[in-house]
Amino acid sequence: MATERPVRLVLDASLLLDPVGAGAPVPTLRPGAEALLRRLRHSNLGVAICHPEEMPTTVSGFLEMAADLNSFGYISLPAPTGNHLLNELMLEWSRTSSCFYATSTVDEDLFSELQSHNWKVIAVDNECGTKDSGVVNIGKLQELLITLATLIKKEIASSSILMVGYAMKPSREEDFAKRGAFPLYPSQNGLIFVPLSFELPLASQLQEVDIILHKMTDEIISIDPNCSISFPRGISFSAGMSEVIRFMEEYPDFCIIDPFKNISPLLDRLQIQEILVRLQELGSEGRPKLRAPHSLKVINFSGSELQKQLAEANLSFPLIVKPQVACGVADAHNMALVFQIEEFSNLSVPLPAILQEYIDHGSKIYKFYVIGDKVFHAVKTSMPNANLLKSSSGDEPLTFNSLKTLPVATKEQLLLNRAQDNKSLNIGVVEEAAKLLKESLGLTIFGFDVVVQEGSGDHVIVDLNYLPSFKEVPDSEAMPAFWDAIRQSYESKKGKVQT
Ligand SMILES: Nc1ncnc2c1ncn2[C@@H]1O[C@H](COP(=O)(O)OP(=O)(O)OP(=O)(O)O)[C@@H](O)[C@H]1O
Ligand SMILES: O=P(O)(O)O[C@H]1[C@H](O)[C@@H](O)[C@H](OP(=O)(O)O)[C@@H](OP(=O)(O)O)[C@H]1O
Ligand SMILES: [Mg+2]
Ligand SMILES: [Mg+2]
Repeated sequence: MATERPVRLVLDASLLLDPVGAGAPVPTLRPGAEALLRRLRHSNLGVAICHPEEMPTTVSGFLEMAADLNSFGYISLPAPTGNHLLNELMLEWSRTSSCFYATSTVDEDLFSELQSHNWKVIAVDNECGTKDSGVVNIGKLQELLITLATLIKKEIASSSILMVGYAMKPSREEDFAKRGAFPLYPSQNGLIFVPLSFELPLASQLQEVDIILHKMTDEIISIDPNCSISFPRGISFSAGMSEVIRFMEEYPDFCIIDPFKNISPLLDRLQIQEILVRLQELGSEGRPKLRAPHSLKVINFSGSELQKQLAEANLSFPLIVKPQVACGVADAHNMALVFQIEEFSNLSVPLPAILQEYIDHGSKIYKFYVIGDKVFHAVKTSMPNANLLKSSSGDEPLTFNSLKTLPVATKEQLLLNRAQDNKSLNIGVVEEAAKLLKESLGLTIFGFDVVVQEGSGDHVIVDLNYLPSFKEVPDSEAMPAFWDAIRQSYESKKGKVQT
C-alpha cells in the first residue's frame, strides 16, 4: 500500500546548529535537533545533512559525525554551489524520490532551483516565505515531523493512508522506534507515525492526525492511594495528557488506542483480580483449570487482623505482596515474598497492597501478548519455587523490584526443574482466555503473564498489562500485527460512528 517512491529529506545545517554557539570552538545542536535526528533515524526516510562547502572543518566534522551517528542512511552532502546548481545526487533523487529540503536559512534562488526539480521546501523559523512562493513555513523545529508527515500523506494522495499521533515516555518511544514500529514513511498497511508534542498546541496537531496511540500511564504524575482508581478519579496526569483527555471528552468519536476508561482497570491490581476471577468459568473437563491467584487486599500489615483475613481468604504462606497500584508510579513494582506473619512488620511494599498466593511454577513464565486479533507468547525464566527462595532469605521477607531485581532462578535451579516432570502449557486454554479478555477489556493491545502451577497444572494468570513492549516477539511478526491492530481498531471505530 505504501508509495512506490521513497522519500528523501535533506536537512540544512542551519536547521541543526545552535546559532547561540556559532563561532564557539565546539559547535552544538540547537534545542530539539537531537530528538529530531533520533526520530528521523528510525523514520524509514532517506535522510541527509547538507552544509555549505566553505564551512570551518570543526563544524563540517561535527555535522558529519551527527550524520554518522544516525547512520540510518544518512549522507553528508556538500551545499549547492554558488550558482545554485543542485548537486548530482540531489538531481538524481528528484528523478526517483519524493524530496523535501528543510532549512532555517532563506535563499530564494536556491528555493526556486529546488522547486523547479520538484523538491518541497520547508523553512523553519523565518519569515521569508510569501504565500505564493510554495515554501512551507513553520515556526518551530518541533513542528517539522508533523509537517513532513502531512506533506507525505498529501504526496501519496491515497485516502487509505492514516496518520497515527503517539504519546509515551521517551525511553518507550525509543524502544518501539528502534524496532521500526513508528515509520514516517508509511508502514506496509499505510500508517504514518508522528510523535504528539506537548510543547505545541494539541488541537492543530490533532487536525492532521487520524488516530491517537498512547501509554497513558507514562504521563501519570501521581495516584491517590486512598481513592479507588476509576478513571479519571484518583489519577493526576501531566498537563499534556490532561489536554488529550479533554480533547477526547469533546470529540468522543475520535479514534484513540485505547480509551482511557478501558485502560484504567489495569492500573489497579484489585480490579485486575476481579477481571481474572470472571475468567474462571473457562475450565472444562480434561483441560487444565485457568484461574486467578487467590488474593486479598489489605490497607495495612497489622498482624492480628491479618491472620484472620488470610484464613477467610483461603490464603496460606508463602505470599507474594504487590502494591495495589499496578503501574505508572515509581514504586508500583516494589514487591515482597513473605514466608510467615512476623515478616509483615515493617514490610516496605506500598499500601494498599494485594497479597497473592505464591504459585510454585518451576521458574517458567509464559508472557502472552494480544495485539489486535493475534495472540503471541514467549517463555521466560521466572522466580524459582518458594522452598529455594526461603533458604536464601533467612527469616526476612524477600523484597525486590519486579522490573529491576526480580529473583529469577539460577542455572542450577533451572536444571533441577528440567529434571522434574513439569506440567506443560495448554496454549488453547490460554488463547481462549485471551479472546475473552480482549472482549471484556475492550483493548487493542495488552499482555498477561501465565504460570503453570506445579502439581495441579492450574494455569494461573498473575499479571495483566496495558500496551506492553512485547519485545520477546520477533519484530517481523510483532510489527505487522501491531500496525494491523491499529488500522483495524480505526476501521471498526469508524464503522461504528457511521452506523
Ligand atoms: N502469584 C504469583 N506466584 C508466583 N510467582 C509470581 C506471582 N505473581 C508474580 N510472580 C512472579 O513475579 C513476577 C513479577 O510479578 P508481576 O508480573 O505481577 O509484576 P509487574 O511488576 O506487574 O510486572 P510487569 O513488568 O510484567 O508489569 C512475575 O513475572 C512472576 O515471575
Ligand atoms: O516492557 P514490559 O516487559 O512489557 O513491561 C512493562 C510493564 O508492563 C509496565 O507495567 C511498566 O510500566 P510502568 O513504568 O508504567 O510501571 C513498564 O516499565 P518501563 O517503564 O520500565 O518500560 C514495562 O516494564
Ligand atoms: Mg508481569
Ligand atoms: Mg504488571
